Amino acid sequence: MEVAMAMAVKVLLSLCCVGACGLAVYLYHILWLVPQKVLAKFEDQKIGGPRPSFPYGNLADMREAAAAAKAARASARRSGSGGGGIVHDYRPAVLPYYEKWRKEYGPIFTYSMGNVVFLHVSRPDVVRDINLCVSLDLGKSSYLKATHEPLFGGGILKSNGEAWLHQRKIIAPEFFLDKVKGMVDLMVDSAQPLLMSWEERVDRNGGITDIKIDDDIRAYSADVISRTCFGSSYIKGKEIFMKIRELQQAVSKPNVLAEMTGLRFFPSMRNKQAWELHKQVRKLILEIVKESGEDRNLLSAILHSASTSRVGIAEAENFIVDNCKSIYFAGHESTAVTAAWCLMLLGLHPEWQNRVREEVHEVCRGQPVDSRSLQKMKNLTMVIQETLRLYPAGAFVSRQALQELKLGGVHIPKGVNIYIPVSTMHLDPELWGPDVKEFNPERFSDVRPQLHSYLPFGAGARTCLGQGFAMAELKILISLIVSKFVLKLSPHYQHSPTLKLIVEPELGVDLTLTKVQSVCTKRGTAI
Ligand code: HEM
Repeated sequence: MEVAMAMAVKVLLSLCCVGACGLAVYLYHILWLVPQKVLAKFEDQKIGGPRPSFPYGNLADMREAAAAAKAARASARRSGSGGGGIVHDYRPAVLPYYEKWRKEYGPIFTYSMGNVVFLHVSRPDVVRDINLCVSLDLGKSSYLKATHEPLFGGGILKSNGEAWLHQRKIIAPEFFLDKVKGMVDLMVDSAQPLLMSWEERVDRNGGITDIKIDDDIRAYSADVISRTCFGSSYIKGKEIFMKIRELQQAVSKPNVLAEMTGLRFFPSMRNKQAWELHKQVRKLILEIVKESGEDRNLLSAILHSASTSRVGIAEAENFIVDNCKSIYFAGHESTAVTAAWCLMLLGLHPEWQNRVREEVHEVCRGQPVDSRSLQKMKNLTMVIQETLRLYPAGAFVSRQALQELKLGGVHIPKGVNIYIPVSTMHLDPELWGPDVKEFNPERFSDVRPQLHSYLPFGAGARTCLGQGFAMAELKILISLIVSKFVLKLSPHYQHSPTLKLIVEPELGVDLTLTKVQSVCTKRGTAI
């Protein structure tokens, strides 16, 4: 009996050993050999990059460079560099490793995070081909998909192939120009609480006040997107917005374990927080769905599509919830952050602020802003375009080769993630001229930038479908603000671009406000 037991234990141990060895070989294969094979294919094409190490690739180098950049920023803040020393190039602060590697390896190089291989591309011919490619074989990058799952699920922002095409066809018409024109009054209404509260603060403080503008601007863009998405249920929509912002914070750091292994259900503190928020947001959205009546809004278009597709209830609910969350995130965050950067730049450049104020005055002549007057605001359009060039909210246009592809003469193996650093294209002196790091909206006055040099709204088939909506929303807010207030950058302002899914001012934007007393136009001075 004892002998049999001992034999059984031996067999079991041997099986465990074989299993453990098999697992080790398998892990070594997927974590090291597979990415090495992909990197070798690029090396054959003379495309190199920093040497990865096992098992995290170049992650350690990236963390080290990011920590050094953070320390340098903190020390600059302690020495009080303030508003005067602003350099309009967020790359050294936000993406220091890419800058280092670009200098070493040129405009196209490889690197890896864990077993995920990336191709970093700022070579114009390759970027142009990515822009022109409409094939479903070029999809959205799946890197961070596991980390961001609670925020985006299978919604339009992250999906690929036929599923993405279906969603794009449903959502895109809701943002066509005629629809956007019909939303102008709604956007003007949404700006009123901000304008009234700022006026009240200026009056209360004897005609001049300092304001950290970020929360008020976020509230404006949340109000706009809530009304657009949810019509009369927009108050509940705002509650969703608060939770989505919390969710964004909860998933803003990559979950490396989940990305490398697919183990996204590990109950870590952060995961548990994200799941709980996801559950709450889902409940709120489905409550609105139940309450929604005859309203015509984005939600009703999504609902209609879900109810006419031949899918089960759970799948239809996921479709609704994931797309509401995606539009909510896409629609309010980048617009609010762009408005904050734009007002910072106008505070820094009083000559452009005056030009915009005069233009608004001339175009509107005391009448409320409408879609026709918005179209006539050329200086304001140029200022926003220049803001988006210097401070593009999306740091990358990210893609993945879902099949082997050839772009700009480069063979890209299946599975490789392609990242285009947007600000590197926007700050290329060869494409934009020697004053590339200066705020000069005039550069947009006559020439249209080339396809590959200007990417604030992304590229090609996946380009932002809310860009007309965003431009209208930005123009309305900024024209209303500058027509009422004179803005100056506050002495408290600290330049602090940081990457939290999008590039935002970490310490906010502080402005000093006074009321506009008079406006000098070509026709004379007016109040
Ligand atoms: C200044 C404001 C905005 C900026 C800078 C911006 C930027 C972007 C960028 C960079 C992308 C990715 C494009 C790509 O991968 O090629 C994107 C996608 C998207 N944006 Fe925007 N966006 C803004 C406002 C909005 C608004 C207001 C909405 C809707 C209300 C919106 C809806 C979307 C959607 C649905 C997508 C996904 C498109 C797809 O994958 O098919 N965006 N946006």
